[in-house]
Amino acid sequence: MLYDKNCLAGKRILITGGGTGIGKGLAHHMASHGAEVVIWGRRTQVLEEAAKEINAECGEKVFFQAVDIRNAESVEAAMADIWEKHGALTGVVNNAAANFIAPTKDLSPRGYEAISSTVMDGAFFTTQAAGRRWIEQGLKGSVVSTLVTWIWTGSPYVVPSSMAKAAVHAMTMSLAVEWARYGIRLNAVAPGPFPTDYAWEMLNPTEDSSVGATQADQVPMGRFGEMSELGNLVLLLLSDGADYITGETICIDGGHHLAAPSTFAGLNSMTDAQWAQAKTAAKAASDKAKAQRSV
Ligand SMILES: CCCCCCC/C=C/C(=O)SCCNC(=O)CCNC(=O)[C@H](O)C(C)(C)COP(=O)(O)OP(=O)(O)OC[C@H]1O[C@@H](n2cnc3c(N)ncnc32)[C@H](O)[C@@H]1OP(=O)(O)O
Ligand SMILES: NC(=O)C1=CN([C@@H]2O[C@H](COP(=O)(O)OP(=O)(O)OC[C@H]3O[C@@H](n4cnc5c(N)ncnc54)[C@H](OP(=O)(O)O)[C@@H]3O)[C@@H](O)[C@H]2O)C=CC1
Repeated sequence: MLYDKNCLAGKRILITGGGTGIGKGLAHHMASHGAEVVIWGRRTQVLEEAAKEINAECGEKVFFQAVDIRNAESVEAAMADIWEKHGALTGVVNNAAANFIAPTKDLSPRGYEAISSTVMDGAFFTTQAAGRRWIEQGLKGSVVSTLVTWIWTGSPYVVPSSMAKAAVHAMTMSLAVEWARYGIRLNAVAPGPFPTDYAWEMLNPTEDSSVGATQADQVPMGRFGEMSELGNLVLLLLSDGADYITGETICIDGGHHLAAPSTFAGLNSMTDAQWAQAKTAAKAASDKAKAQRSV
């Protein structure tokens, strides 16, 4: 374990979408470092099983509520319930999301809405409901949103997700300034591929849909990210150790999004012998040109 196992003692953290995938991994990571964790999602059974599994290892640290974050009233009621039953949160992780690959020209308004409202409205309602309470009660707070590198690059075929994540990026920078004087920090992480069941069913459902976004061999580090690596980054941002960090989005992708086809990243696979060949060929061309120089 990189961090002290009690470094989050006294912290109470809400993780939306905490019943599956990355959210569940984060819930486990925070609970195993001493935090109390509340997880949200729409499926009671999934949440219950996740909480049970983590609690079996960490003690009674994880609680759950079935909440649809697209509904502002439900978010407000669930937040009030947390404050009443557990006490004030110290942190929020906006992690819940919806997504699927689709040609944009074929997306229906409801398809667009299902994705954009979950990502953008859900993060806003959750952040506002916690932030309002922190401000009223003079409490510090830390918000971390799970974005994606498409906030910088965009991505075809997942346009509503790219748009909505970019909006949450804007929220992060905007509220970092508006709420700094209350001691409320907003940061975000932008992971590369961390394969999870539901996301891969949505983003890589067939053999033909297996492209660079979901392939480990397209990551310069040659592998997917590990949950503990993402957990350590989110833990830092939620902890008092990051008290002067706000408005930042930190990429954690092994160099994936920088290795774009417009760069020479593909040369990573060239052998020394192939490099020697390339040098000989390029040098021959430049020597020929050199021989023709008159100045
Ligand atoms: C660079 C790194 C690589 C990896 C980056 C990964 C970045 C981000 C990843 C993610 O965010 S993955 C998250 C994946 N998890 C989820 O999506 C979980 C939640 N998902 C859901 O709830 C559903 O899957 C849902 C379909 C997204 C939404 O469900 P909801 O019940 O709200 O809506 P529906 O009524 O089912 O559908 C609404 C609307 O959408 C149309 N639709 C649904 N699926 C598709 C599809 N695959 N393709 C096209 N259209 C779809 C559906 O037909 C409805 O439209 P209408 O027919 O009524 O017009
Ligand atoms: N996996 C990856 O490689 C990457 C993921 N990300 C981001 O990480 C986050 C987690 O993704 P991942 O774990 O892979 O995917 P999952 O599908 O496992 O997680 C999404 C979670 O969101 C919950 N959710 C969806 N809609 C709602 C809603 N309306 N109200 C409440 N909860 C909801 C789902 O639960 P339920 O359906 O029960 O509501 C589910 O638990 C997402 O924000 C994703 O964009 C970013 C980059 C890469």
